[in-house]
Amino acid sequence: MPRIAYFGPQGTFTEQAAIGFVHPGRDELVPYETVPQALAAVRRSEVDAACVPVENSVEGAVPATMDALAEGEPLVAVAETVLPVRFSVLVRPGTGVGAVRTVASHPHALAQVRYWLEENLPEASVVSTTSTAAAAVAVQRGEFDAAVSAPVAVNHYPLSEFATDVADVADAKTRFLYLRRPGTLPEPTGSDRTSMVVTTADRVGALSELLVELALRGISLTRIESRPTKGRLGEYRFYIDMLGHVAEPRVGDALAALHRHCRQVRFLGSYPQAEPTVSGEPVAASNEDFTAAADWVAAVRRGVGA
Ligand SMILES: O=C(O)C(=O)Cc1ccccc1
Repeated sequence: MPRIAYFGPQGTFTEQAAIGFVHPGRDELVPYETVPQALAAVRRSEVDAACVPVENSVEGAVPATMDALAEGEPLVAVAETVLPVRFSVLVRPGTGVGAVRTVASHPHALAQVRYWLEENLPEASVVSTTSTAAAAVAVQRGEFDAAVSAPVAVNHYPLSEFATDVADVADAKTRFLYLRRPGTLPEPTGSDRTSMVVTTADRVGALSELLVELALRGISLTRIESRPTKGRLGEYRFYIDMLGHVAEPRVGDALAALHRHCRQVRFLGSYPQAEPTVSGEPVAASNEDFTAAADWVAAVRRGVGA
């Protein structure tokens, strides 16, 4: 029976995402307390795949996922999914507003309900937990008074809904990856994404070389993000998502060029896009565009523009 790790415990958003990847009745879902633990379980073949969050439309990247994918034995994404994210605030039954002195959750969840907390629980202190569901477990144990959780968490833990449909940003979304040990790649579908992590050479223009290689081949970037290598101060890795599949000539050609230019390139997978990417804006290159841009720079130099 295939075993699928997810960032748990039961009742996380990631479990919801993982359910979408598994075959009911065939696959077994196995919770792990942290993202690195879920990925380590795939690396040591304790499970066949793992589902982890990778980025959020409000809070950005999930650093634990980025670091764990850049280091250790390589893993590759074979699928992604995007889920809308709204929260329930869960308490022990009978807890009134005045009794909520501590609110716990995953840092990404707390960041997405900051204004709601200021409005509704201004006196409560905020505490980070490993996941939204870990916060629910801690509330059940009496360690904190309220948990900012995924709506499904109320089905797993004996808690009450203090508030539902909580979100500072109404249509926030989180993207999750489904990762395996390297093996057969998913077939190209015509609407794919390729992910990689790249350490550029230490020379002037290294990042622009990388971007030019993609632009010259008409490849659209959907994400570029940097994280320190944890080595020298100022040394960064770039996490790059682009449209296309490594089986396509222009994408394969671009990856080969990056392999030549960059100090290190790690392929993180080519997989079908969960949602089609809205196509970009035209290049602003009319004479009016140049004049308006020059006027703006002149205003900045005079100290009256920004
Ligand atoms: O803690 C969870 O439930 C997760 O799956 C991570 C997360 C946290 C906040 C928004 C989306 C995913």
